[in-house]
Amino acid sequence: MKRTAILLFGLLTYGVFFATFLYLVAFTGNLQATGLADLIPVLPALVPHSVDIGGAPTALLPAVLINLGLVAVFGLQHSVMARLGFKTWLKRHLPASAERSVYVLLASMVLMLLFWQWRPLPELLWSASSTAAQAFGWIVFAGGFGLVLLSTFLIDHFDLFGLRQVWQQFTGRLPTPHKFVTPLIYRLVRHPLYLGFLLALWGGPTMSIGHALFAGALTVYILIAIQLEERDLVRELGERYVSYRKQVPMLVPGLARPFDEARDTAPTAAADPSR
Ligand SMILES: C[S@@+](CC[C@H](N)C(=O)[O-])C[C@H]1O[C@@H](n2cnc3c(N)ncnc32)[C@H](O)[C@@H]1O
Repeated sequence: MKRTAILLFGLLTYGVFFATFLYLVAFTGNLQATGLADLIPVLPALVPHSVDIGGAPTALLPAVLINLGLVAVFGLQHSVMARLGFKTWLKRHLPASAERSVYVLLASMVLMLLFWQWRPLPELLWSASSTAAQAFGWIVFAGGFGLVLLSTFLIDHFDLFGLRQVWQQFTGRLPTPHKFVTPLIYRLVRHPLYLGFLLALWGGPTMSIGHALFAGALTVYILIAIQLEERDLVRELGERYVSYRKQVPMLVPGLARPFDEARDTAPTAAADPSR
């Protein structure tokens, strides 16, 4: 009974995450106001609030403070709950197999709060005028979100969103640790998933004051999150991660020779035993 409940919780959480991710795409791109709404007529009803549309009209200063507060809550939830010490503490109070799902559920709820309470500041800072420039903006936006999704599959989509853990407990298998891997784009940059978010946040054909605030605050959060994540990875993987960090750029692919783990590091256990 308990095993089934944990599995159902993990599946439900994954569904909530996926819906929230799709909403984030629509929210960031104001998709309900684009030609996509002709293809999907329910889109405006499904996405009542986006970064520039639908939130409560608010004066500039309170709007900025509320919006920054919402991003700060998101950043705090992500950063505190992702730390090794917090995860270990949580596993003492909850079934260990549900720990990642709890993280994913809370992260989705914090994002929903942001979608709901976001105050649009729709005055435009820039807008692509030519069709080619608009298309370029959309390609960066869509490519960014595509890169986010691809990166989750490259490092282990089902582990990142808790499904692997709840499935293993349901089938009575011993939990296997999350593996550190460096496939494809992880040989060009260390943080392709975050790079994807940056492209999606700053892409698109227009940029309003509110959108720039959203993108700017999340950019700051991502840069902080990278520092915290790398500190944990160095602690967990030691020389293996230090060597990787020396040779692979953080976010901007460089001209350095591609990373070859077999050549560049001594073989070490590739595990995060806490996950
Ligand atoms: C939201 S993901 C972001 C991953 C990476 N920072 C990126 O931008 O592609 C965060 C989780 O991925 C893990 N992680 C980071 N790099 C990894 C890698 N190369 N292989 C496996 N897991 C990784 C971190 O330990 C953390 O639990």
